[in-house]
Amino acid sequence: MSYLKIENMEISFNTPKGRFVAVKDVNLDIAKGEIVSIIGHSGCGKSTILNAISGMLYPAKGTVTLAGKQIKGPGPDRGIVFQNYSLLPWLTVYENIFQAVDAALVLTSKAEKKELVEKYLKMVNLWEHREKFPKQISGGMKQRTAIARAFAINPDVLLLDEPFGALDALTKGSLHIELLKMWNLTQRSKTIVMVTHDIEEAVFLSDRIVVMNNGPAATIREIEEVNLPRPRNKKDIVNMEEYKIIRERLLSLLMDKVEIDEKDFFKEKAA
Ligand SMILES: Nc1ncnc2c1ncn2[C@@H]1O[C@H](COP(=O)(O)OP(=O)(O)OP(=O)(O)O)[C@@H](O)[C@H]1O
Repeated sequence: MSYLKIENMEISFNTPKGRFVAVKDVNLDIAKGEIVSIIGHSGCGKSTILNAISGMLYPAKGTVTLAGKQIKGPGPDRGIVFQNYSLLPWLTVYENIFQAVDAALVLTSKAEKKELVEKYLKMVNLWEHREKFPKQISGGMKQRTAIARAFAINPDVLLLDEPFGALDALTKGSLHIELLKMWNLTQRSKTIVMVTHDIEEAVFLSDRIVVMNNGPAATIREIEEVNLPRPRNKKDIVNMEEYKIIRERLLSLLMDKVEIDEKDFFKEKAA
């Protein structure tokens, strides 16, 4: 354990109404090579935690350390993939990946960089589409490009902020498989932290799932271990008892809020 460690972290923002504490008392210990999802209601601070790991946000209290070193800003040891693809529109699919590899891997030769780009483009089935610009490809293909780019620069930690959120279920399913394939090819050495709203996605991909409670001053409510065997096959795992138990548990943790809203609704109606 203790590869990526968040200790007593608090993050707050200055707002016109004063200081707003988004997350508080966050403690999380992630092992190297682990896949951890963060799940919770909208606005509970999932992206805030991810941004603190990426180094784009700095905690007001507490620390985030990676391999024993405190994170003080962004670095090439951490790659991030957002929901909105973040591809450069004036570059082709190939160039989007090459440019990132070129900037990140300064000591690698040009021929090796080209090899890397080719390898990852083929892995996500985009080699045939390498000359296209982002506006000429589908959402799923854009996200494939973004994920291939993140892996190609070979970061130790991959941060995924709702990477599949905008995709249809079938495209999402194939991207899950591609993500796990790339993770397997690195001998499962890459640590992946993913923010998602999708319970099934979290269970299928993760070793552990961090459930947040609601903000302000949100914190970790519970951490679920996912003891499903790998490699995972969606068709098989949905029938496993362990899968059903975790899914039910997550549903009940996340649906509390809806039940309270319902009670309020009936109370208001009766009054
Ligand atoms: N720069 C900022 N200034 C002020 N408040 C912020 C800022 N960034 C985030 N917040 C607030 O912090 C809280 C947590 O935001 P965050 O984006 O981390 O939530 P989230 O769980 O990722 O939400 P979602 O699931 O909707 O993407 C929210 O109440 C949000 O409004």
